[in-house]
Amino acid sequence: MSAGAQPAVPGENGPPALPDWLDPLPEAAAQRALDRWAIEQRGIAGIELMERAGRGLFELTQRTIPGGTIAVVCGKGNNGGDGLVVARLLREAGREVDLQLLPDPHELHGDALLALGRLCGAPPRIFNPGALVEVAGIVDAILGTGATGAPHGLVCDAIEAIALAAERGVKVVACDVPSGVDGSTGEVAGAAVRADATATFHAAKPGLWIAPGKQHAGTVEVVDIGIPGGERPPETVASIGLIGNVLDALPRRGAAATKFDGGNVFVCGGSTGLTGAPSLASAAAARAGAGYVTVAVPAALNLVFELRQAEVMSVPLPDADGALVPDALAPLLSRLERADALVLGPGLGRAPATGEFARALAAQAPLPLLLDADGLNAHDERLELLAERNAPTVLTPHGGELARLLGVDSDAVRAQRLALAREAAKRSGAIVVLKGDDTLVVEPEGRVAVSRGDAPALATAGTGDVLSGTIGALLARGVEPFAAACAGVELHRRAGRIVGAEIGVEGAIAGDVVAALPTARRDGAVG
Ligand SMILES: NC(=O)C1=CN([C@@H]2O[C@H](COP(=O)(O)OP(=O)(O)OC[C@H]3O[C@@H](n4cnc5c(N)ncnc54)[C@H](O)[C@@H]3O)[C@@H](O)[C@H]2O)[C@@H](O)CC1
Ligand SMILES: [K+]
Repeated sequence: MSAGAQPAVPGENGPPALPDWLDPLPEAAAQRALDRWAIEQRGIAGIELMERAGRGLFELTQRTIPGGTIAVVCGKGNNGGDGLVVARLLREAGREVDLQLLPDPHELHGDALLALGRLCGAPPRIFNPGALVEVAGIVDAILGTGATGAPHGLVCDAIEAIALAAERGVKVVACDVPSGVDGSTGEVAGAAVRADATATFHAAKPGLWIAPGKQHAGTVEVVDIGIPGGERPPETVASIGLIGNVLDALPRRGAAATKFDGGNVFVCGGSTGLTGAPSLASAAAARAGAGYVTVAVPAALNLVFELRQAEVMSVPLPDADGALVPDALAPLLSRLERADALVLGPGLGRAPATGEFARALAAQAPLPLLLDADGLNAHDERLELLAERNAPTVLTPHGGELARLLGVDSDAVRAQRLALAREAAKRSGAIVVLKGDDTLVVEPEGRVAVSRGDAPALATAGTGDVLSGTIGALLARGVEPFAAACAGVELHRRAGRIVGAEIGVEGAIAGDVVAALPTARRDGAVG
């Protein structure tokens, strides 16, 4: 994270300030306000910021494209200004530069115009797409955080030409964000550059960590452009952050701890053919540190659970054909009086009566609730029901489940992950954990956490159940729900990375991830 990314003053009307275990990812408006504040209140000249940005971009370009001609393609805003700085620095370092400017030079203004004036060597030429396939590499300085909507006109043509060159093996380094990627959301509305590496200024932008933008960014390097820390005005405060050392913020078991301190988790689910899901969730809850774990399951299947896990208790409940029914509600609610958190949904099944049971339980359970799998499906297009709950709620959908909850196409979720997770959080009043390599944890009040991902061992059946149990255990431990969701995501990710490193990514199974949770918890640090 950049040196400048210290905590700032919380927004008075906006979401609460980010905790220190989230590294701020400023949205475009916050970054603009921060630049303006540094210039106007801290007396740092805009061209100075641009020079430092250009210097960082230059260093990354030298490393990514070590030889051959480099085309630098510049737009008309300050992103193009950074490109003009890098063109000069590359020439000063003896590199061959084909500088292409999309606007007419007289359209440049402000710092970009100053950067043009400092240029050395041949003046920029107009856009020449044919040349882009002949160079060793390209610096994309067309659009940055000032972009709005799908690229149009010559800008779109240039982005398409860069994309074509990249397909043919030309290396691409993006300035701040790959052009065509919305830096604030990761959305890609039209043509977009696919970079090998991105130099981003002051702090990474959310769109470099959120899909599909994440797939366009390549290696992300944060360049410190010298924006000072300390107290800053509310409009500069980021509401999105990258999950950092959240595990350090979790309570640890003291020497005198008893099982009653660890929290009591109930996992409700299971149906004929689907007993593995609640088993994995309950095992994960125990491995994530819960003091007590109980599964509440169809009576017909109870013996499976009695035999399977020595550490987990079971409560047999009324069922029909091996699936829970509304008659299970009253006995379960009475047992929940001693529970600290409920995980509802793993393996529950989709029988209509089971859905009815799940909705009634979610509505009436007076304790922190994590809803997953068929517990979510029971709320398809009925998210508003959850807003009536008076205890914290966490939802853990994957993209398809979120699409069904909202009644939209799953392509829409793929294209607008942040916007639709926010929509679901707003409608349900719940914390929404939208799973993926870029898992998003979205709070109805507006804070968003993004996972670093990169744990491909998790891409196998049952790991979602493991996440549910993990977050359930942290909720039961009394961890504040947004922190519990973020810490659960991070613990799960780290366990997945441990499994990938120790057993191998290919062929790792959900049970391996469960087994790695204590080590992930013990070792803590981000990696
Ligand atoms: N002083 C500052 O504010 C600093 C800004 N920096 C750079 O400046 C960038 C932001 O600069 P700007 O705010 O000037 O904006 P940009 O340079 O990102 O782009 C804005 C220009 O692109 C055009 N445009 C926007 N959306 C378009 C679309 N969909 N299709 C075609 N054209 C479109 C606009 O008309 C505008 O002229 C950052 O990303 C960063 O690279 C850095 O130099 C650091 C300091
Ligand atoms: K760019």
